[in-house]
Amino acid sequence: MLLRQFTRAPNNMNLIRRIATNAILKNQTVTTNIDYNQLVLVDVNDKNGYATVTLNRPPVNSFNLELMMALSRALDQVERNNSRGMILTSIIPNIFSTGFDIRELYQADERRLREFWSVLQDCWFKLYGSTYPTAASINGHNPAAGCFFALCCEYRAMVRNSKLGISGARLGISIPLPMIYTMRSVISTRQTELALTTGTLFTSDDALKVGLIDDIATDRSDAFAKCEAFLDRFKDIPPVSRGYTKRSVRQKDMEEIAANRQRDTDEFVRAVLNPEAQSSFAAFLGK
Ligand SMILES: CCCCCC/C=C\CC(=O)SCCNC(=O)CCNC(=O)[C@H](O)C(C)(C)COP(=O)(O)OP(=O)(O)OC[C@H]1O[C@@H](n2cnc3c(N)ncnc32)[C@H](O)[C@@H]1OP(=O)(O)O
Repeated sequence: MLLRQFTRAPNNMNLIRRIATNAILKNQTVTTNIDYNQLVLVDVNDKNGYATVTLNRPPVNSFNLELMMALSRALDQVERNNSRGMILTSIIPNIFSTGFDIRELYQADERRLREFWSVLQDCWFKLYGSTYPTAASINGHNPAAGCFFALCCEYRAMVRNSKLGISGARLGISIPLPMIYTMRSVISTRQTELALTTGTLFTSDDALKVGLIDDIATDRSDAFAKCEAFLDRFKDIPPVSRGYTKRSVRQKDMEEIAANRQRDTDEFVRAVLNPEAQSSFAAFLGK
């Protein structure tokens, strides 16, 4: 299972590369844009080879099954394209993501819920386990699941006056293992436990202090520029050995989840259908 996540498509001269190559031949610089139902946009900067993956589900980029699937497909696209790096961001001014769409969780259909979590696991394997360098340009508030995806990246720049954290505890939600492992890969076990059991939403200053983010940006373009500067640090590093090392650092977490996917899904379904969590969802939705 794990191996399949890391296997590249045999013929990866896909559309983006063909367009980019044609443009290089014509001595042009282009940014190609492939959209998947418009929910996630993938742009490739032909100059530096970095892909930008942009969440595009206004008003707040809440993750429903469709957005999760679009993200999964976008990550496939980045992998097939052999991108030199990837920046994850959002199209919405001042909001990176609100996290899960509560409407996806409230009185949820169990089959759809299982699929939702399975696609989230896929996204995690693809992003956390990616060999190319990754950065999150956090252009605004980022509570909950959006924070999780940003933490899967190797670097985070966040605009000032935003909040970030995994706040599930506030909704009576126990936090699943992929989220725990991911946060623990960024900050200490002690700080992870404290952050997750209190559902802390960190200000940009506090997030920087604890190490959840790497830089504070003045605005979205500054955050993006900081991400590009981070990716530039690998310009002269041979990508194969770099990717192998990154994967080795993260391998244990991924093996653990790969071996327990079913149990992880069962736990998620149990957590969502728990009456305490359902009451929080109902209250959130004003039911
Ligand atoms: C069950 C097991 C799971 C374990 C994993 C635990 C970890 C993560 C789970 C989650 O991701 S749960 C989601 C938790 N998210 C939040 O609690 C964030 C709540 N939202 C906000 O704080 C704010 O909306 C915002 C993101 C700071 C944006 O604020 P702003 O003032 O700009 O916009 P709003 O007016 O609040 O929202 C606009 C519009 O969107 C609706 N909405 C916001 N968030 C959600 C959501 N998560 N799901 C569904 N809908 C959402 C909000 O109600 C507004 O709707 P209208 O009133 O305009 O109809």
